[in-house]
Amino acid sequence: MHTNNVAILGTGNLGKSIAEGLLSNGQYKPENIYVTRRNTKSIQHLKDKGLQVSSDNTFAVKNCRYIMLCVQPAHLENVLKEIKPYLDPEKHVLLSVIAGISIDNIRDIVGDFPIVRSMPNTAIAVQQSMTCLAFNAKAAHVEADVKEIFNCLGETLVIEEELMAGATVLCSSGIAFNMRFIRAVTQGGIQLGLDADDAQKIAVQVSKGASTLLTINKSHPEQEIDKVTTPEGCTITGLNEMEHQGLSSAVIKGLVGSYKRILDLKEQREKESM
Ligand SMILES: NC(=O)C1=CN([C@@H]2O[C@H](COP(=O)(O)OP(=O)(O)OC[C@H]3O[C@@H](n4cnc5c(N)ncnc54)[C@H](OP(=O)(O)O)[C@@H]3O)[C@@H](O)[C@H]2O)C=CC1
Ligand SMILES: O=C(O)[C@@H]1CCC=N1
Repeated sequence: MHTNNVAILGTGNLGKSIAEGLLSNGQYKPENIYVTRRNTKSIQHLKDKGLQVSSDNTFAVKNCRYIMLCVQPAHLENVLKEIKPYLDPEKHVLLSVIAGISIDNIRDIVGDFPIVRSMPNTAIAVQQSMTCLAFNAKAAHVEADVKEIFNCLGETLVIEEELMAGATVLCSSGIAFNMRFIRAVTQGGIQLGLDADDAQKIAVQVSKGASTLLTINKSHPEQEIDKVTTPEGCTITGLNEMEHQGLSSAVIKGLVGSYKRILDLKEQREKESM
């Protein structure tokens, strides 16, 4: 076995994004990435690129060190039970991206094992993920190696596991929230007379510019806003109107709603398994 081979068990939306990210940044050769799902037809393009494509999770586990669990929560138990006989805590590291499933939930099925919870987003496909990571004690020795994998795919932040639900909302759902803001700006731009492609091009580049200003200047958003808002000008007029309509409040309420949904789903799953 290549010491660092990666298995992606459940190559759907996120799993595919991770595979594409690992492949295109060159840190992995295609043959060192094992991807699985039951119906492999829709990941045929990954086979064409040289990845090891299979519907056999145990084959992937036998050949890899890092086992990424990328299935929906409802499928996790079956997958873990299937691969358990082939798992060796001296050889393997389990990395779960599954929202609302704790390290303890996984340990309850596989026993004491190096387990990492990782919360990336679909921008991992283009090496621009924000990935939050939490390690159990058994995985402490792989922290540097795991961070290195994800650092090549964007930014990483190690957090306490109890913050993972909040991090899921900000990191992972956050891509969708940002997309909707960009879409809304595009729609507004069309109403102001720009054609759809031009409006989207402007909206995307402005978002990138705003993020880059905060990253490079290490500034607070309000400092950057003050540089744009000419007294009595159009920016403050638009900004205040957005706030009168509840922009910040809507975003915060959306984040809290999303967070509560993670906790509700977790509670529901726990009740069902009792
Ligand atoms: N999408 C996102 O942006 C993010 C998702 N997550 C988490 O990632 C996980 C996956 O999400 P997402 O990619 O959106 O979901 P998808 O449904 O797109 O992907 C899950 C995949 O798992 C496969 N699968 C199901 N059962 C098995 C099995 N027994 N063996 C192997 N593969 C199996 C399914 O394919 P098939 O039916 O062919 O087997 C499916 O393609 C979820 O737990 C979610 O919480 C976390 C952060 C972000
Ligand atoms: O919406 C969801 O439940 C999953 C987890 C985070 C992103 N997608």
